[in-house]
Amino acid sequence: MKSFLEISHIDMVFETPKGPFTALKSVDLKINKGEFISLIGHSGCGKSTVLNIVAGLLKATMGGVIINDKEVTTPGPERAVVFQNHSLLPWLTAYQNVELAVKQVFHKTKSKAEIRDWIEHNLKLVHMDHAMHKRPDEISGGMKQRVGIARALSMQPEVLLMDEPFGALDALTRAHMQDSLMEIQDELKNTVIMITHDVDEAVLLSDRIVMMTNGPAATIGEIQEVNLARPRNRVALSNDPEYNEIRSNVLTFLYEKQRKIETITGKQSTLDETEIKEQIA
Ligand SMILES: Nc1ncnc2c1ncn2[C@@H]1O[C@H](COP(=O)(O)OP(=O)(O)OP(=O)(O)O)[C@@H](O)[C@H]1O
Repeated sequence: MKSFLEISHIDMVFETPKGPFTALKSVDLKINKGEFISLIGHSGCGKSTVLNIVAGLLKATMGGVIINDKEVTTPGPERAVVFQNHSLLPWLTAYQNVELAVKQVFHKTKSKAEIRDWIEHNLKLVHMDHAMHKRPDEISGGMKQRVGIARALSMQPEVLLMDEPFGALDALTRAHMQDSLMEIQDELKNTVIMITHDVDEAVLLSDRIVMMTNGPAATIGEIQEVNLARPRNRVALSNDPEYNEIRSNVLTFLYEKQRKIETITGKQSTLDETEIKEQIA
């Protein structure tokens, strides 16, 4: 069967003052429509580079990306990107930030009333309808990130690309956002590629976890299927043997097979080897 999104034989070589640097080598991945894929790997392995190539923000040195039989050559509204730090315009309200995106995509096909309803619908999806007339400096980090997601979803993208979307949030807000994202995904069935450094987040949200080897010349090391039933509940899953086995497989890949004693937050590890082994066990 033909896949919806195909990352095909991608190599990425950056020209640097010290000479060419091969960041990615032979990255191949086929993604089905509606699939939720997490990309995980140690800091600097090339996750953002892969995402930026799919977004059309970077051009691969070799190979390419095909979505719905069309090669990606430039960015486009059918591939919305959500970054770690919200990129809202500070002088516009939440509503107006979403409006900009909606008008860009739907100015020819939706009436003024339809545009208003659509903006409100998307802000409601992320539970931000109560604060839609506030500006970014009047709302919390989690709320800003919600608006960023609403803005991305409002473009009705075929593919949602997320680069550590919850990385800057505290643990509780992050858990709320993950639950919201699962609800939204259940309703909209978007195809999602999300970069994360958080193994639990990857297992909770994904259909497949794509694990990358360390660079240079990083590639896909292993792919872990996550066939846990949906809707998923984080509390129930913590005692689920299948959940724990998947989690352990990913940790083993990161800390034993791709050995590099750093936390997956990119900082020097605060765990010693015994603690890492305990996490894996
Ligand atoms: N424009 C560039 N020029 C030169 N080297 C680059 C460029 N962009 C990325 N790199 C290098 O390519 C490698 C992959 O970078 P990338 O940002 O994709 O990694 P990452 O896995 O997303 O990292 P992190 O998890 O820390 O965000 C790194 O070694 C990085 O230094």
